[in-house]
Amino acid sequence: MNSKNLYLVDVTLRDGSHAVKHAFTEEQIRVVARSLDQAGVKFFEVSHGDGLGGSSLQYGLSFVNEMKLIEAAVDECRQSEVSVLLIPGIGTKDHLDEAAKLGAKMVRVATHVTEADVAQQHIQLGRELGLKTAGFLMMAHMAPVDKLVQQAKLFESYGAEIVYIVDSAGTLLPHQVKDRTAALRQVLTCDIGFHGHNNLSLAMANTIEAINEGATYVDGSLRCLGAGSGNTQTEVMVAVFERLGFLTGIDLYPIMDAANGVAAQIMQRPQEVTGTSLIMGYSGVYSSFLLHTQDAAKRFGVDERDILVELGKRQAVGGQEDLIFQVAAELAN
Ligand SMILES: CC[C@H](O)CC(=O)C(=O)O
Ligand SMILES: [Mn+2]
Repeated sequence: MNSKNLYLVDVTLRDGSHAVKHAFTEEQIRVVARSLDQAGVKFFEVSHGDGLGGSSLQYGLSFVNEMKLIEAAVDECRQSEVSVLLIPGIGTKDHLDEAAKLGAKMVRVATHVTEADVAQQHIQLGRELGLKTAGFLMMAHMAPVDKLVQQAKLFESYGAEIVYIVDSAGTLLPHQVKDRTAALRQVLTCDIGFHGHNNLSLAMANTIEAINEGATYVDGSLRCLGAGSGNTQTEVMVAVFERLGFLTGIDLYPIMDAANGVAAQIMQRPQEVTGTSLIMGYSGVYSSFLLHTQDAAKRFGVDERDILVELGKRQAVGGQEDLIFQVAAELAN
């Protein structure tokens, strides 16, 4: 068996923010952070679900200011390092500066898959601040492989040390992840990452495809606490990776305890493939639209699935949360 060193970045305290409508408390952040640190997770992410500066009427107001949450998470770390997500236009360079001052050590600068060029100054700032700096290509299914490659090269040219393929809609099939990762591996010298969502129950299979084609950074969340059906399940990844001979430095029983004893307590509902999240994967809709869609369906008395199918047809992208309500209103009429 070939052993391979992998970095598992846990996103429970950032992607999971979508699943709890951005209502994390400081105490919740502290207990989860402590348990991730004790289990040996090298990096975990903390910020509003939509990244730094995401707290707004459009995306959902945070219950507690994310800078306070980042500070609390850093305070709990003995061996782990805190990452933050930054979507240019939602978050600013000032937000990143502040997060770095509070002790964040990694930034993932996220753009729509065709828009890496808006991130140059943010990637450069990440490097200047001495942060581990990554480019995060969201909604990766919406670009053909050659376009994805071109955008990944842009990120690398700006100084990104990792480029992520992000399956925001949980819609990519294993052969598509394989082709995309292999294409990036051929042209990039930096590391490659994969971030999956489980809307079609494929997050684990897709993650393994990505690793087999050369990805070394993979994302997960405890008990799948993330947008839509959630992410690849962190504690399950640790178990599967051990059996595959991939090394993460994370201990199995402590990470299982973090999931079942700690994260499970802060979940508002089970993370499953429901009718709604399945349609997100099927239609290629942003996982973070889940709760907004449920609210819109209730308000306008229409089927959540119809809204999602229509959003998929219109190729809605992150930042277009208002379109969810517009579509629901049109369907109601
Ligand atoms: C809205 C930002 C988004 O949650 C980032 C991410 O994790 C993804 O695109 O999957
Ligand atoms: Mn995500």
